[in-house]
Amino acid sequence: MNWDDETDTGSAAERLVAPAADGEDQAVEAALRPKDLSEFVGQEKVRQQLDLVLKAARQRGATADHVLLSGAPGLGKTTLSMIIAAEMNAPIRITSGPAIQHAGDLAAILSSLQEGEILFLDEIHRMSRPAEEMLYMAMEDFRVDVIVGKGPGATAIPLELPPFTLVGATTRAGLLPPPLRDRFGFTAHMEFYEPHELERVVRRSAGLLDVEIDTDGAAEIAGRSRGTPRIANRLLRRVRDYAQVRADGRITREIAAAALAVYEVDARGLDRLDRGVLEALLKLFGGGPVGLSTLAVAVGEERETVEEVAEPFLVREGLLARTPRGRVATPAAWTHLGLEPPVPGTSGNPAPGPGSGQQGLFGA
Ligand SMILES: Nc1ncnc2c1ncn2[C@@H]1O[C@H](COP(=O)(O)OP(=O)(O)OP(=O)(O)O)[C@@H](O)[C@H]1O
Repeated sequence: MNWDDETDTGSAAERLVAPAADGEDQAVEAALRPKDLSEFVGQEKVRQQLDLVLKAARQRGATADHVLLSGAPGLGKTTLSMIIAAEMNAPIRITSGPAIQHAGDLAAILSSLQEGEILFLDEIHRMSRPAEEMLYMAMEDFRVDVIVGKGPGATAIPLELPPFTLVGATTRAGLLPPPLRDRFGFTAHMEFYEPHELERVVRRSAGLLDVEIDTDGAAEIAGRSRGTPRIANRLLRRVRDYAQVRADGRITREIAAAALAVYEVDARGLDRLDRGVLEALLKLFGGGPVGLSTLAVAVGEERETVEEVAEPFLVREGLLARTPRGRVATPAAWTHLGLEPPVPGTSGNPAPGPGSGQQGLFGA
C-alpha cells in the first residue's frame, strides 16, 4: 500500500488522527521515544532480527550492516534508528531525502561522518537521482567520487569514507530502485500495531507524562489509534487535557471515550471526515458503487482529500472497497454506522439500526 496516501492535504491538515507528525508531536516525541530495544513495544520479528544484527556487529567490533526500514508514518522508524545508534554506542546524523537535492549535499554529509556513525536518511525514496547514485558507491565501498570542474575538463577525485551504517526509512519501499534496495544488508517492514501493543505504548507514555491511567482507559485510547503509536500518544495528550479539566486527572475508559467523543474520534478511530465519507456512501448512494468525484462533491471535500486522506484507512479497516465501478461500502461499514443495508431490489433509504448513536457530517 502507498502509505504516503495518508498524508495530510487541504482541509484535513489538522486532523487528530493524521499519521504524520505535527508541531506539538515534534516537541513531545523526543521525551516519549523508547531508548533501547527492550523498551520498544511490538514489532517482535523486527526487534529480534535487529537485535541479532546489532549484537553480531558488536561482537565483531564492526559497523552494522546498512538497514532499511519501511512502513507507514508514525510506526517508529526514527525511533528505531536512534535505538540502533544507542545499541551500537555510536553517534547519529539525521537527514532526509528531500534535503539532499544535489550529489554535493550528500558528499558533504558523508565526508564529515565519524567512523561507525549512523546516518539516518528519512524519506530515502525522495532523494535526487545523482545523490542516489553517489550513495550506491558510498554504501558498498565506503568511497565517493567527487567531481571537480565542469564539462570535458571535469575530473573525479576519489574520496575514502570511514565505515558507517546507513539507516534508510521509507513509506514507499516499492519506489526504491533495486540497486539501492539491494545494498541494504537488513530490511525490515514495520507493521501497524495491534491494540494490545498500543495499549502498552499508551501506558508507557502515560507513565512518562506522569498521568494516571487504568487498563481500560489505555485500551480505549489504543482502540482508536489506528494501529499507530504516534496517534496513540497524540490521543493520550488530548484525553489527559480532558481528564484534567473535566475530572480528577485520572484516565478511565469513560473519561477516554468522553474526551475522544469531543474530538469526534469514534470507537474504531474514524474521525469526522472518515465518517462523512462513509455516511455519504451509505445514506446517499445505498452503499455504492459511486464514483470518487461524486462522493467528494457529496461530502464537500476535494477529490484528493477523499482519496488520499480518508480512503486509505477505510480500505485498511475493511469498510470501503475501491472497485472498477466505483467506491463500495462493505457489510462492516453498515454495521459500524449502525445502519441496515438496503434489501436487494428496493431503492429505499437505509433505515437506522442499533448503534447509530454518533453524529457525523450528515447527522445521525
Ligand atoms: N514501538 C514503539 N514503542 C513505543 N513508542 C513508539 C514505538 N514506535 C513509535 N513510538 C512513538 O511514536 C512516535 C512516532 O515515532 P517515530 O517518529 O519513530 O515514527 P516514524 O515512523 O519515524 O514516523 P515518520 O515516518 O513520520 O518519520 C514517537 O514519539 C515514539 O515515541
